[in-house]
Amino acid sequence: MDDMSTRLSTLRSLLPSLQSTLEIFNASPSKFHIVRTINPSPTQPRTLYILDSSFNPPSRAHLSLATSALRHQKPDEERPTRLLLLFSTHNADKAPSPASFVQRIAMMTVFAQDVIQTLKSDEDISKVSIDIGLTKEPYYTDKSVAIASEAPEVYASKPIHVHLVGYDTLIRFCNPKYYPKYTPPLSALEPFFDAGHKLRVTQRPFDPNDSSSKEFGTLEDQEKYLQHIKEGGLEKEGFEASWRGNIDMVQGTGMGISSTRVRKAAKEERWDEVESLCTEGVAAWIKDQELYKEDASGKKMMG
Ligand SMILES: Nc1ncnc2c1ncn2[C@@H]1O[C@H](COP(=O)(O)OP(=O)(O)OP(=O)(O)O)[C@@H](O)[C@H]1O
Ligand SMILES: NC(=O)c1ccc[n+]([C@@H]2O[C@H](COP(=O)(O)O)[C@@H](O)[C@H]2O)c1
Repeated sequence: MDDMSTRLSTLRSLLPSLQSTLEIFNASPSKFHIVRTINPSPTQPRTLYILDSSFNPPSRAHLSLATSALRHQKPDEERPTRLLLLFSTHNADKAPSPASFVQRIAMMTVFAQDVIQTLKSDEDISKVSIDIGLTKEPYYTDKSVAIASEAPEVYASKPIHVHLVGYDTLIRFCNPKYYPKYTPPLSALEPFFDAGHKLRVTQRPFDPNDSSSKEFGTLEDQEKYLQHIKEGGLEKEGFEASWRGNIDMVQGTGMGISSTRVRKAAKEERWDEVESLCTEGVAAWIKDQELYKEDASGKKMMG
């Protein structure tokens, strides 16, 4: 059996245990749980990079969010570092589609292996541990609280959290509509920023061939929006000047890459395109499991 066949069959055999882990987590009061770790190491991190893994499926753009943070960390983000792929069973905007949850965790597992494979040429960084975690919290602020306050403690070193997000997610993070219980609404972000946690925002380039990318505006618009926030544009809503340094914006490489495009290509069995948009293992897993055969929206993805 070749290496990819072995990876796929190992993952297939893991599905029942992933399913029962999910069920136990859902039935428990716990808000954060690590399912498994790729490249495990007992070293406690000082910086924890967190990639929200609601992705359906993970793409090469998500790969770039993770590898760019690990390779080009900001000077205030100290080593050792660790990566957490975090799947939330509750989304801020979308109704849950439970049948697909186990497949989402499976894709995180195969994606984590692909991340390590991609980092192989950087001897130090490729040893990074990648945790695959679950949370019930839809909001970034609450995800960080859940990670820091889970008992028994998961990261005893109390690392700084750096959430790796795309530009569209920065807008939603700063949208007062998500924080109606707070006055002013963005005071909800205070515990997050006061703990020193950060956002690393990757720009989403506009691709004329991909109409879904239009909504993000030009790269200049994206820089201007961040500048606007940093210059007090959301002060009335409660965004404080002292949080300015906790948001970094970096250039993206994922021109025209989106999970929507992957699902559509998979449904239409355009496997070359799936392979160009996804990492090797993820593309093979989508094909192996016929994940988007029924419905490119991902809603009826097989469990
Ligand atoms: N091409 C990209 N460039 C920069 N960031 C991206 C890109 N694709 C996804 N992201 C970011 O990755 C995170 C999770 O992505 P998400 O699952 O929403 O991906 P998506 O491709 O936009 O999904 P969908 O097409 O299903 O709406 C978000 O913060 C998103 O902004
Ligand atoms: N204000 C917030 O913290 C906020 C707002 C919108 C979405 N989210 C989260 O962002 C992640 C990605 O969301 P989408 O899958 O809708 O792109 C999800 O975990 C979602 O719950 C967080």
